[in-house]
Amino acid sequence: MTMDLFEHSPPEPWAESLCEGAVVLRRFASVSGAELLAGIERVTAQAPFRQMRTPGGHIMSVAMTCCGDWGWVTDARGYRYQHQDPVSGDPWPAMPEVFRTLAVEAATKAGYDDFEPDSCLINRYSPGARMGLHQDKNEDDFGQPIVSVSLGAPAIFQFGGLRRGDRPQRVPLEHGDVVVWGGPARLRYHGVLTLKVADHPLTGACRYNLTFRRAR
Ligand SMILES: O=C(O)CCC(=O)C(=O)O
Ligand SMILES: [Fe+2]
Repeated sequence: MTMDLFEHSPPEPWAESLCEGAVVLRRFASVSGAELLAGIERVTAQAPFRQMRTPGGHIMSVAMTCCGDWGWVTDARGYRYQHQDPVSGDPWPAMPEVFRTLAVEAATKAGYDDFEPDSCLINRYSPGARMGLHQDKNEDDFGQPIVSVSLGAPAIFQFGGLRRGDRPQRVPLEHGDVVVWGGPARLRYHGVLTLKVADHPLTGACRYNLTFRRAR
């Protein structure tokens, strides 16, 4: 009986420090994974995934959409946050309550007590998609952390330093893992290596990532 219980209950989350200010909360979102994926379905019914263009003219391999008061967009004019989805002209869908709760709880667990996200970028990686090393720096207040939730297929997250040239750590991320970085780590470079083919019971070959920010 006891063994059976262990095999079927989700693992207790555990924390792994990446550096001062940054931590991986392993499996922190496992329990709410299915609900978060249902939230993604609701958001994308209103604001479908799209592949955006960088100011340099490249089409991003990651498909994106947003919810909350502010959505992150990129096009020929540059990177920015805006109230409206440029595809529909409508405001971005509201942030599902399950998203907000999870993000605030993760931030608190990581030592950031006053996180109030007003933006959630939703990334969808298909096999072959990747995200190059970058800083999240379009936000007004770097005193607020970033909370980044992984769902579905596994990926290798790169967590670098404050300079582009600093060699990044390779951090394997699985369904339910949450990375939080803020304080002295807030402007660290990070990215995601090319997604391998996988077959996750909830998402098939795809990986979803929810990145919560305080934009304004
Ligand atoms: O997919 C990830 O884990 C990271 C996403 C990210 O860095 C971003 O959206 O800015
Ligand atoms: Fe980022």
